[in-house]
Amino acid sequence: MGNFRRVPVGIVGASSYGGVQLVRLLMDHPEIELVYLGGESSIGKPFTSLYPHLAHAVKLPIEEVDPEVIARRCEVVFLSQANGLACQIVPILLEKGCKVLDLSADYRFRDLTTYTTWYGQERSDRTTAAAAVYGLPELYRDRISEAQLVGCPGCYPTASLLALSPLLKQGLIVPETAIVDAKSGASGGGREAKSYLLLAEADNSLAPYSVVRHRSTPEIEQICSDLAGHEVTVQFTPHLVPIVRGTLATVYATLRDPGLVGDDLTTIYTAFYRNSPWVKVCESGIYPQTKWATGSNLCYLGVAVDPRTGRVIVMSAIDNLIKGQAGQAIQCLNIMMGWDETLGLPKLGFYP
Ligand SMILES: NC(=O)C1=CN([C@@H]2O[C@H](COP(=O)(O)OP(=O)(O)OC[C@H]3O[C@@H](n4cnc5c(N)ncnc54)[C@H](OP(=O)(O)O)[C@@H]3O)[C@@H](O)[C@H]2O)C=CC1
Ligand SMILES: CC(=O)N[C@@H](CCC(=O)OP(=O)(O)O)C(=O)O
Repeated sequence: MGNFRRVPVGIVGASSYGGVQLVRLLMDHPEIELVYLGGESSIGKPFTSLYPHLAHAVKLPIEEVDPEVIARRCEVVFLSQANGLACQIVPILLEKGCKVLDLSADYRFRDLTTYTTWYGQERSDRTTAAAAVYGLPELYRDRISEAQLVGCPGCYPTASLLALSPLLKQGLIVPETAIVDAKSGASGGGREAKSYLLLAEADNSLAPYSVVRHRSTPEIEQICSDLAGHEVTVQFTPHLVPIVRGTLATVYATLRDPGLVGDDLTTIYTAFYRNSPWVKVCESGIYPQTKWATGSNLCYLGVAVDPRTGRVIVMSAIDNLIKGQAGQAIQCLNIMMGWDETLGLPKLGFYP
């Protein structure tokens, strides 16, 4: 008992929605101690000057981001910053022996040409990117367990890929027919000021955006191509809905075997996710809503088949800030450290 030591953990980008979500969840994690919070625009201020509701629980200030100093104090570092920043410090953190979980898009792509095409930034850290593991535990649990660097998925790819994986991995659909129609709450856009997220813009409306050019598209396609065994294109359209948290992806695809019915698919999904504690497959005829998942690390999946069209329809609901971001990163850390995958993560949503 006297030898028990918590693992020292730091968060870069602590001011972000991802950062505060990590703080909130890690405060209750039995194996870790939060020792460092880093940022850019609030250096020297108490973290709780940004989030006063946590003043009774978090005493750390926001500190400068110096990877040498962070590595001396932390064994594990979460990065939750705008895209294009992680790659400036990750090579140093890795060289100093830290385990790193990046919530941005910097380490999600094996092929940095794709990253540069969609994110517009040239990169020189090809070797580091090639060593990163994509942080979707339901598909890559074994690789994550041995990784030093995990590139955590975005919220749309998380919801979409959990819906599509059983179909692609078992060759049940024509991959090129996959369509993802997705909706997200405003917190998906982060805490930084953006005019499309103003109440007057987003309230009372349901708005498609980034049509045929959303950055989640190549991320979804990369993993779908892996699962299908050849290059796959996916039609992806996101929508902003006037809620704060939650992502719902509704996926459509043509079945290879038109004789399959909803019950068959539900059985297949239940078997596929039988060892995945954070994925809950609904009974046949039950379809998930975002509020079931909000506040938890769960992904709820509902599956149907339309015999008239021969299409399968899969509905996938997550909390974008938890299973779609901070919670999934902690799930990955649990796996990297050999801890129970569910440690420190919320098992039930806020509803009702
Ligand atoms: N929101 C979501 O649902 C999801 C977000 N993600 C990804 O996670 C990451 C964080 O997202 P989110 O929580 O929404 O972010 P926020 O918009 O809430 O916060 C952005 C963060 O980036 C930092 N930052 C911005 N510009 C700079 C800069 N020039 N130099 C240093 N730091 C900078 C800010 O630091 P400071 O305030 O100290 O200046 C802040 O901590 C992003 O990469 C996002 O794509 C992934 C999945 C879901
Ligand atoms: C409403 C809104 O703006 N949503 C964000 C969701 C992004 C996200 O969750 O993460 P990544 O960008 O890291 O993939 C968007 O569409 O960009």
